[in-house]
Formats: sequence, C-alpha cells, structure tokens
Amino acid sequence: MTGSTPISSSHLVRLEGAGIQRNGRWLVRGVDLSVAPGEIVTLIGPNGSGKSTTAKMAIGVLSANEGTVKRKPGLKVGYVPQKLSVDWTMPLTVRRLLSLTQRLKASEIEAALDAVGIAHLAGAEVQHLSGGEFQRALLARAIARQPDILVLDEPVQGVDFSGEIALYELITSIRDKSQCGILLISHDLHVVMAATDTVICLNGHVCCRGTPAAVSRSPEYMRLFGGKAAGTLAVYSHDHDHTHLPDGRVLHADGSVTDHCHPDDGHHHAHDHDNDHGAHASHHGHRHEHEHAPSSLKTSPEGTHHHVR
Ligand SMILES: Nc1ncnc2c1ncn2[C@@H]1O[C@H](COP(=O)(O)OP(=O)(O)OP(=O)(O)O)[C@@H](O)[C@H]1O
Repeated sequence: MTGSTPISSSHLVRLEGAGIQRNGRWLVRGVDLSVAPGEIVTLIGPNGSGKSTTAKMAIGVLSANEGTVKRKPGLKVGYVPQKLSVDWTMPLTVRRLLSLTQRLKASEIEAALDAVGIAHLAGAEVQHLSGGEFQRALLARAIARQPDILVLDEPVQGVDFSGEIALYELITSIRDKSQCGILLISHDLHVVMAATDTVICLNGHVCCRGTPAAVSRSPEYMRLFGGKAAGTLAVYSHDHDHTHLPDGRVLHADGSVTDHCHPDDGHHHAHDHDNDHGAHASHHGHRHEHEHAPSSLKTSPEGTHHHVR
C-alpha cells in the first residue's frame, strides 16, 4: 500500500517500508522511521544516500512510491531546508526572511528571533549574517509557528566547530522547552548531536540504526574539545559490510544480490579502524573507535557542506 494516511499512535510521523523512485531508479527505499513528541532522530549517510529525500517524504514534500507514510492529523512542520532558493541580489532583512513563506505576527517574529538569540538582528540584512547567525535565522523561521515537528536538513552547515556546539545546544533546548519532535540530518557521518535518541544510517535504504555512543569517556576527545563538546556531540560507532548497487539492490559478502538488506545483516559494532566511505554504490565497510572521534571532528566532514548562500 502506498500513501499518506492519518496516524493512530503517539507518533508525529511514521514511515514504513517507504521509498521514492525517479526515472526507474530508487533514490531510497524500505525506510522505517518514526518520530514521537520530544524525540530526536538523526539521519546520517554518505552524499546521495537519500537523507534529504527521506526527510521530504516524511513531511509530505515528496509522496512515497512504495510503503506508507503516516502523519498526525494537522501536524505543524517547521523545516530548515538544505538549500534555500532566494534571490540574494535583493536586499532582505532577517525579519522579512521569517515571513517570506508564512504569515506571522510581529510578536511571533520577535519571539522566534529571541528564542534563537538573534533578536538584535531583526533589521539586519541576511547577506551580512555570519554562518551561525544565518542558521539561527533559518531556525527562527522554522520554529516561528510552534511546530509539532522540526525537520532540520544540515542545520550546522557553514558553522565552525564551536558554533556547531552552540547550535546543537540551542536545538536541544528548543526540544526541551517545546517537546517538539526533531528529525535532523547530520552533515557528518560519525559525529551526531549527543541528545539524539536514534541515529539512522541511510545508504539508499536503512543500513543500521541505534543510539549514539557517548564520547565523554574518550580522554583525547576531552583534551581536544573539552567537556562542553563531549556533552553535546557523540560518536556513532557502527560498521556495514555489504555493498549498495546504484539501483538500490544489495550485494552481500557471499556474492548474492537481494532487493533489501537481510534483517540481521552485517551491522557489527566492531572496534577496529577501517575507514572506507565511498560514494554510494561503493563498498561500505567503515569501522570506528571512540578514540578516533577527535580526528573525525578535526577534519572537515566528507564534502557534505552545501552552503545555502
Ligand atoms: N527529483 C529527483 N530526481 C532524480 N533524482 C533525484 C531527485 N532528487 C534527488 N535525486 C537523487 O537521489 C539521491 C538521493 O538524494 P538526497 O538529496 O536525498 O541525498 P542526501 O543523502 O541528502 O545527499 P547529500 O548528503 O549530498 O545532501 C541522489 O543520488 C540524488 O541525485
């Protein structure tokens, strides 16, 4: 069955076996995912693995070609897209950015900007904002109508490491105060917001899922970034040992090819280091240790930054 029907459980959104096909190719398929009020779900995966497509499917921007997508009736969505189509040659104030695609009262704009700590920038031109200020403005735009669910597609892009920590703290505090659900797409394959309840790794379909491992135990991490970073970011340690073909099928280690992963397929939480992330359709056999958290943080994530401006 395909379609979008109301949801009966306490979930805000629930995808079951959901997939999107374009031009005879599955962009992503077999996705099972749900977000409950107050829950933070983080999607990770290589470039082109279907993270944005999955998020758009969850909020109804794209309709699933297979499986089911259910949303709570009347669900209010706040969305920070990965890219924004705005004509940046035109002057645009932060205040105006918030109300470009939604009707907002002045008091709602003020409250949203205040909540993200940039009330003083209401009249500033968007072009002049720093990377962190710009992401806060996008966040303000997304929370202005007090959504039930926030969908944040790479909300820390263009932001330096300390800014990233501050933004993740802000996102966590927004969740704490409003108890909205959050579906977050991370630009980093290994390091996710520590407040994340569930990490889902995509590579054309769901490869594995789990809770992020705490990094606070890693002495190197503490030495490099201090306790604040350790409390905000966590390494997601996982390993895949099968290969995803461009058409969405899976090549297993024994040479067999199937449409989907086997239920207990190669998601070993191994602890040796064999970092081999390719583009999609490449062998997917990465293994990470907590001790490697600092280097994965220091080096820039693998080309996943898309600057919105
Ligand atoms: N409308 C479309 N028509 C055809 N192919 C598409 C369309 N939208 C996305 N794709 C393709 O679907 C795949 C998944 O794209 P998606 O943007 O969801 O990946 P992603 O994991 O978010 O990637 P990134 O980390 O690079 O942002 C990509 O190969 C992309 O080229």
